[in-house]
Amino acid sequence: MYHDDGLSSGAPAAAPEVPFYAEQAGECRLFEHAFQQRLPLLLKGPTGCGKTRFVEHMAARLGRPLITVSCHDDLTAADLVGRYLIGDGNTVWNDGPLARAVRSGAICYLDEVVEARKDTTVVLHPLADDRRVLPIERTGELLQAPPGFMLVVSYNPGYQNLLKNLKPSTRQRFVALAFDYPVAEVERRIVMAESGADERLAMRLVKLASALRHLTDQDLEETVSTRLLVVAARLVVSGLPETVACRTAIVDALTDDTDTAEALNDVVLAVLGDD
Ligand SMILES: Nc1ncnc2c1ncn2[C@@H]1O[C@H](COP(=O)(O)OP(=O)(O)OP(=O)(O)O)[C@@H](O)[C@H]1O
Repeated sequence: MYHDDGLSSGAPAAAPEVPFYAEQAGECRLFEHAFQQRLPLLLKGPTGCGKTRFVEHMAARLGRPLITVSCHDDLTAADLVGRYLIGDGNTVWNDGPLARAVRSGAICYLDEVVEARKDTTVVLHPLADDRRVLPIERTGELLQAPPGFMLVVSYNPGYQNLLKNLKPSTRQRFVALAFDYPVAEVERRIVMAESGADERLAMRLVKLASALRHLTDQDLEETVSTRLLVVAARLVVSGLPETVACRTAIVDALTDDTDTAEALNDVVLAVLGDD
C-alpha cells in the first residue's frame, strides 16, 4: 500500500496481504460490483468506523495497488494531478497521486474529500462519470482510465457544514455507501483482532461504547469510535488498568471540557467498575 501526502512521487507498491476487515452489511460485495461496473464510490460515516480499512481490504482483495490521499484545505487540483518541477536546470513534469493512479490502474482513495479546495472537483468530474478521463491541461494529455482504476472518496457528514459540502453534481456521480459503528458482535471481534484483547475485555469495552453512544445530553462533536476502543484495549493489554486506559484513550480524546469529561468518566466507572 502506498500513502501519499499529495506532493511526493513514486510508484505504488503492490499490496502484500489482505488486511483484516470485519464486514458490517454486505459492503464487500457492493464494492466488487462497483469495481466491475467501473463506478466510483462515496463512503460516508463517522471517524474511526472502518472506512479506510475497508478500502485497504478491498484493494488487496481485488489485487489493485492503493493510492491514498488525505485531503486538507490547501489541497489543490495541481497537488492531485501533478505539476512541473525544476531540477538540474530542467523543467520536469511530475505526476500527482491521482494521475499516477489513473496511469497505473490503481484504486485512488481521497479521504475527507470535502476538505480539498473546490478546484479539485473540476478534475474529478470527468473521471467519475462514464468518460473516465483525466485531462492534464499543463501537458496537454487526456488520460483514459484503464479498467483497474477506481475512484473512492470518503467524507464525514458529522463535520459537514454549508461551506464544506459536496455539490449534487459531484455526489450524483458516485455510488454511495453509508457506514456506521459496527453492531456489538462485530465490534467485539474487531477489538479482539486489532488489540489482542480477550473476549471478556472486548465485551466490556463494547458495552462501554454502547453506553457512551447512548449519551444524548453531552455536547460531543462525535462519540466513541471503534478506533478509540481498539486503542483503549491495546493499553489494557499492555498492562494499564481499564479505567485509566479508557480515560486517556476515550474520554480525553473525545472532549476538552472538564464537566463533559467528568460525565463520561462517570459512565466509564459505572460500566467498568473499579478494576
Ligand atoms: N470493520 C472493521 N474491521 C477491522 N478493523 C476495523 C473495522 N472498523 C474499525 N476498525 C479498526 O478501527 C481503526 C480505524 O478505522 P479506519 O481508519 O478504517 O476508520 P475511518 O472510518 O477511515 O476513519 P477516518 O474517517 O477518521 O479516516 C482501524 O485501524 C481498525 O483497527
